[in-house]
Amino acid sequence: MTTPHILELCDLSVEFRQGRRTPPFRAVDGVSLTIGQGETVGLVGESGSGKSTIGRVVLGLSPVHSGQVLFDGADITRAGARTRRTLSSSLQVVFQDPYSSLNPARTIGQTLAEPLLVHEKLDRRQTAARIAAMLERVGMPADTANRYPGQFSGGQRQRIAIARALMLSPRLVICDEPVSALDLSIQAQVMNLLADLQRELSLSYLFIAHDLPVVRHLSQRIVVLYRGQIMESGPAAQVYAEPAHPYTRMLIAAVPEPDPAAQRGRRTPREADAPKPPAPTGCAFAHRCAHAVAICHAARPVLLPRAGGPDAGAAEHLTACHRSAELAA
Ligand SMILES: Nc1ncnc2c1ncn2[C@@H]1O[C@H](COP(=O)(O)OP(=O)(O)OP(=O)(O)O)[C@@H](O)[C@H]1O
Repeated sequence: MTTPHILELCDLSVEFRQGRRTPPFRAVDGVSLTIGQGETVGLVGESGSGKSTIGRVVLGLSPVHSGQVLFDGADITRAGARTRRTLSSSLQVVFQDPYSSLNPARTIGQTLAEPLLVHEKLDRRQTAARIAAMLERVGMPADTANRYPGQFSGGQRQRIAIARALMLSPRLVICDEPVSALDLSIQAQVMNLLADLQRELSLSYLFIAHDLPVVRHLSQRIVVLYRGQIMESGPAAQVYAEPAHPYTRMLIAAVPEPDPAAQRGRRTPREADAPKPPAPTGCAFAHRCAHAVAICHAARPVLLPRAGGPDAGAAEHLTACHRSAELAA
């Protein structure tokens, strides 16, 4: 069965135990999102907002408390090891740290051959040809296969990690902060590579990042997460140009400036500096929000089409803010 969505998360919640006497910690709280074929969805939020946990749930690395995960229409919420093995050819990941994600004791050729050995019956010549073609595709020289990870820079290792993720022609790649550990100039090259590969191979990406501008150009849609809840979601250009939620505005304002003096002036409080968590009944962001009024502390806002602004009522631009109409005015 084919569906328009390669991935669908329905009211997903993830909880972690904190000991016998303390109630479990809800890291992901009622998240619903979809990714279409060939689409990139950018998932942004500060450290601890639950982005990686969502990625880990999709990969089967974190257990689900409630809700559903559908991959190409099939329920994989509690898929067993066998289904996961089969899924691994269509669902892959690129992690943040290209230093720890490649085995230093294996040549790049051995690392890239691994998924082929598990999933495809190829002879040595065919395997070598597939590896050479993939290395070329990610912009690495042909002799890369005979060398070890330690012989490459961070950016080159991330290209190799991308090659490994693509060896089996996946349909969805979870990109978990794939450029955050790289220098700014290298970040742009790796982002361009990911964009080129997406076009060539009709890949879908769930692109996880702290900074909204990092995901803005690559993503068709952006989902903004705070304390495990979606604060805003919508077309990337609209969310960036007309952010509806005070938290999204704060994220955009917090983007580092190249000029250190200007940056000092712009820096917003970090989550760690924020007052204690809000009452569970209210908006998760109310305790940090300059616009919060009584209702924000009393009732959790529902994710709805934004009520004001140039794209008011647009079904695809949603925000969970009691004051969205007033703030847009
Ligand atoms: N295995 C675990 N056990 C307990 N708590 C966890 C576990 N994994 C994640 N958490 C907690 O869940 C919350 C969300 O973590 P997560 O790593 O998903 O956030 P994130 O938005 O990806 O942050 P970062 O950008 O720093 O990776 C954090 O408070 C984290 O401490």
